[in-house]
Amino acid sequence: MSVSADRPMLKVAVPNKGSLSEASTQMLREAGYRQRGDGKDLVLLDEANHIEFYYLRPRDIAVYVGSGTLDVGLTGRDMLLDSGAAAEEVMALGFGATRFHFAEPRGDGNTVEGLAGKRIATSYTGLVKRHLEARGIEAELVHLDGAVESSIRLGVADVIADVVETGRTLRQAGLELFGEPILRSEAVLVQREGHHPEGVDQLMRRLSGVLVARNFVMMDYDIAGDLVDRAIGLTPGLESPTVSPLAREGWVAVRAMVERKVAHSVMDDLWELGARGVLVTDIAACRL
Ligand SMILES: Nc1ncnc2c1ncn2[C@@H]1O[C@H](COP(=O)(O)OP(=O)(O)OP(=O)(O)O)[C@@H](O)[C@H]1O
Ligand SMILES: O=P(O)(O)OC[C@H]1O[C@H](OP(=O)(O)OP(=O)(O)O)[C@H](O)[C@@H]1O
Ligand SMILES: [Mg+2]
Repeated sequence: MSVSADRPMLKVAVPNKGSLSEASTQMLREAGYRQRGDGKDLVLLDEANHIEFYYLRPRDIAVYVGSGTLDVGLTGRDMLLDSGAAAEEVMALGFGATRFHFAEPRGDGNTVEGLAGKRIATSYTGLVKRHLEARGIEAELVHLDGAVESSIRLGVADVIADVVETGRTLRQAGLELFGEPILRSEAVLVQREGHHPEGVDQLMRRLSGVLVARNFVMMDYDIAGDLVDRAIGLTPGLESPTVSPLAREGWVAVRAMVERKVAHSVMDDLWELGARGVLVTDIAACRL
């Protein structure tokens, strides 16, 4: 029996719809957990891993976790901060990246200071309110559920504050950003403030393993012994590369983890240096 069976079942909130939903279940699957097969299921028990998944609206997840009903949850950093719930971010999950921005009709030339007295439409009233308060700006907030980009044309607001990913929706609505981003968001794991329930560390290790497997590759190559120090300079690995002797006199084999996005340029540099048999393989899973 698994050692985890000694602790209470971990209760985890997962987005049931929207932009973060599919990527969240995908990441949990890659971390070795069971996930619902039917998009209508509300709860899924993964008995083997001693964990229970609750599929909830992403906006509500920080509220459940903050109240202590559920142990941890996956949600957006912007939603966590907007909720004002007593929950805190414990880990960034590397997907669902967006910026949260003010926007206005193209050419209006607003500044954040110039927002005083303006009507600002948003679905993230808590976030915007705190941002304005911190700058001593008094404006009127108009809370809308979605499709905020239409609110200016329809006459209920002068400015909007909304999530921007590609910027396509803004452009289509004839709007442009102004000021610095209010927030840079991505999917995060949240826990109740100051409460780190048993079992969360294991979940975090598994999720970190997925991030590493996604962002790194394993690189193997052979190189003459007198060049190995320079080669290792190109592939320092996460801790230290493995260097093993080869049957070929004076040569060694090196194995190191390399960031996926630079793998090809590192292979070019290794080749130039004299390395041969340079191989790259995916990492399926890991614990570091
Ligand atoms: N292209 C995107 N559009 C909107 N939100 C995105 C996008 N990519 C990532 N996100 C993130 O997803 C979360 C918003 O999720 P979702 O779209 O489900 O919320 P919502 O718009 O309030 O819900 P719904 O549209 O279902 O009413 C935020 O954390 C946001 O930063
Ligand atoms: O910068 P983009 O790539 O265009 O993405 C951002 C847009 O997507 C989201 O809307 P969503 O589809 O969730 O609709 P909603 O406004 O009704 O929530 C968000 O509210 C923006 O409108
Ligand atoms: Mg939406």
